[in-house]
Amino acid sequence: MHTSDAIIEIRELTFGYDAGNPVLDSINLTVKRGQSGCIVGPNGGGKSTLLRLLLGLLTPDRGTIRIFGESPAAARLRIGYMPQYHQLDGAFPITALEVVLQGRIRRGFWGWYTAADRAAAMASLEEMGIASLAPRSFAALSGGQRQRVLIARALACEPQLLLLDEPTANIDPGAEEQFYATLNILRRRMTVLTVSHDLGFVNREIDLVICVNRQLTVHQAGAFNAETANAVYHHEVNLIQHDHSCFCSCKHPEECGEGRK
Ligand SMILES: Nc1ncnc2c1ncn2[C@@H]1O[C@H](COP(=O)(O)OP(=O)(O)OP(=O)(O)O)[C@@H](O)[C@H]1O
Repeated sequence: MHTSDAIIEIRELTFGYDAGNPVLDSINLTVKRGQSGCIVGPNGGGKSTLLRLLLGLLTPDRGTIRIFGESPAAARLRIGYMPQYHQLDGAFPITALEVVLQGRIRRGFWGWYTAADRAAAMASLEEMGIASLAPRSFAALSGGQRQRVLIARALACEPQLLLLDEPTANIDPGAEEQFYATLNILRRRMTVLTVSHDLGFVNREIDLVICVNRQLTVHQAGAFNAETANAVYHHEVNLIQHDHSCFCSCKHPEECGEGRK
């Protein structure tokens, strides 16, 4: 049964691209209103597959997904999505505004964008602090600027759930800092799930750490430590946080063996 404060409810979900070879195996996940999460795990662990299932682009072999109490397909217009950077053709001849307008394409869309579509797209660009880039060619923008345009596109549908796949890949440290600040603002008004290889991300005012490696385990961010990470990745990983404190909380990663694992 749908509980009113659950944004995402996954029950006993199994999915594989090939029969008998599950990428995700009997996973369960509940994300409640007001929570945001970081999805971590090794390459090929199933993180992007989980996002595609949430978007309704893939169908579970077994089990159920409910988003806002509905099927992913029914909830699709309430979900903003930013795909991985390498899935995009950066050279495509299109302006930043036109990229953002793609976020307004609705099911059954046919025809021209309305004035409301253009206003919403400009509002998203403004929110990302890049309204002045609207007429510029997307191909001519820097990695950090493109990333902000793509987040603006995900925001243009005025989502209640935002899914970001590797948003900090391919951007410089300055743009990354800006991104974290933006994320903190967004998560006050919507649920944000972010796939990241960057375990430093975990410390960024995230509520849940969702570890995906065929199985799925959920940890409160404060309880996520080197031991938990090693169990998910099946090897020892480096857990230096972005604020240069250490997961053993000694605050001296340069000297501490714990943080350098
Ligand atoms: N379209 C597809 N057809 C067949 N197999 C696929 C397809 N997409 C992904 N896979 C396989 O499913 C598994 C999970 O892939 P997925 O991309 O979900 O992992 P990931 O955790 O997002 O990895 P990464 O961190 O490298 O992006 C991998 O073994 C991958 O090769």
